[in-house]
Amino acid sequence: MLPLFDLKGKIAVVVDILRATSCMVTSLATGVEKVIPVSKVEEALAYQGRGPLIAGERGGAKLQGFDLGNSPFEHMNQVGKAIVMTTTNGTRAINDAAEAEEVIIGAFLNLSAIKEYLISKTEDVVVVCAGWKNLYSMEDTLFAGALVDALGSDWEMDDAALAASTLYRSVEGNILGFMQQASHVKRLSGLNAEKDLAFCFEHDKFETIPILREGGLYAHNTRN
Ligand SMILES: O=C(O)[C@H](CS(=O)(=O)O)OP(=O)(O)O
Repeated sequence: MLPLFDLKGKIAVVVDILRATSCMVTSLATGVEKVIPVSKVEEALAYQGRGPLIAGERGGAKLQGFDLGNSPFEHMNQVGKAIVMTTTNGTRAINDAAEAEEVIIGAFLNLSAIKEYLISKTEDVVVVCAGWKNLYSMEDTLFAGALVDALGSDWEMDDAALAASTLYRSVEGNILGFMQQASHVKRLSGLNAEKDLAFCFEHDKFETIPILREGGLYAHNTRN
């Protein structure tokens, strides 16, 4: 759907809760200097041996020869490093959104920081849910609903925003329990990702907002 939608002049909040954007928020909040999101494995491999760490997954598993996979714990405290990252859905969604006035990266981990940032702006906002292989994903929709809820009733919502907010409100007391039925959680089972799941649904652990500038994501801290 995104290719039909005009993002020019808008702020795109790209979200891939499991797990790409949760990794990016974590890495930039804990000392990484920049994250370069690339869509293809070959693009990431082109950086091998040139300084940055290369990170990513296909089918949820770390790629052969890569330094890091797609667990936020691997991306934590890589102080001063640059990370080139490719994932099935998240990094592609970021690059697909590049024509927006501004691209920022959302996760439950920085939800309130994203809210504060958007309140300080005048542009229309599009939450770009990375989904899974162009299909709907529950966790990204829940983030969209949580953000819509946090922004409050002064904002004009489209049907998707209204539906996301209604879903979020119906499960907000038991998101992890609800997510046990979701396809991404089933896909990740067997990959030792239980710890990642719990972490990716923690709210407001960080105040860092990754912002896309000239092909790289850099940390913007809301209190700076
Ligand atoms: O590693 C992840 O959680 C997923 C893997 S898959 O798309 O479910 O195979 O990648 P992401 O691009 O972070 O959604």
